[in-house]
Amino acid sequence: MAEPVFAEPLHPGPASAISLEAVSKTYAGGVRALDDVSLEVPSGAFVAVVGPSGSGKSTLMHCAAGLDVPTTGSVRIEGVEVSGLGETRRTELRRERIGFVFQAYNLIPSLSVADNITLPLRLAGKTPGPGWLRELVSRVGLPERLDARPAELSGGQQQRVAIARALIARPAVVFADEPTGALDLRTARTVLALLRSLVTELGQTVVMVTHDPAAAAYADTALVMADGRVVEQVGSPTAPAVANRLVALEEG
Ligand SMILES: Nc1ncnc2c1ncn2[C@@H]1O[C@H](COP(=O)(O)OP(=O)(O)OP(=O)(O)O)[C@@H](O)[C@H]1O
Repeated sequence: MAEPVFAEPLHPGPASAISLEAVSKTYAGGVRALDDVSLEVPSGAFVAVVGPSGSGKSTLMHCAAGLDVPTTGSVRIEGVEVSGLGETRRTELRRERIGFVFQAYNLIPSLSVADNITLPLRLAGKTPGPGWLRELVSRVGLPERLDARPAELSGGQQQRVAIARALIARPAVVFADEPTGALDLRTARTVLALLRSLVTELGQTVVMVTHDPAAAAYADTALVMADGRVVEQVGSPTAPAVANRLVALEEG
């Protein structure tokens, strides 16, 4: 079994937010997308997952977030073994404990900003505390736009709504899949700085899949993937350090 990788937390918590032990995933057709991956994401850490196309980043995220189950091995979200859960309970756990941010924002066009942000809670039959909603919209810089529809916002503003929506249920982990992939450079930086501040100031755990070394530099740790394995862990990553690793992998 591969040695587990421990991503360093900025604010060490009492337990791992996410824990993978000897996780492998083989898709129908025989592609081994994850090959014996063991890692811990401590509570309060900001972890970037980088690697060449096809190295297994999305598969790792899907398994770690309970969107999919591994073929073998164990995935725990806050200590709860995901593989042992039925589909319904796994969906509930995901809804309650995981937030998602996607490249395409995935907001509902017919709903206001406020209703988009609170949707995950309402789906779970809960209402947000008014203080928390206020704090979130102020943190993402949109307190004046609560009644707007997504189409009335810029791409960066829509992504900030999506980040507020990901946080509304106070999840154990926010998974961000190429969150700046559709944004220009300057807007991307504001979104990454926002994610960074949520980790630093709120202790939010964030796992971000990215192909962009400059984005990975906002994280505490970059996990470098190749051929379904985590082949390296870069602490306090810089863009050149991550870019060099990726170039070396593509050449090697
Ligand atoms: N649903 C699927 N069925 C079969 N093979 C799959 C499936 N999803 C992914 N794969 C394969 O698994 C491997 C890992 O894919 P994955 O999408 O996890 O990589 P990635 O690093 O996220 O790639 P990219 O950066 O291009 O998004 C690839 O060989 C891919 O073709």
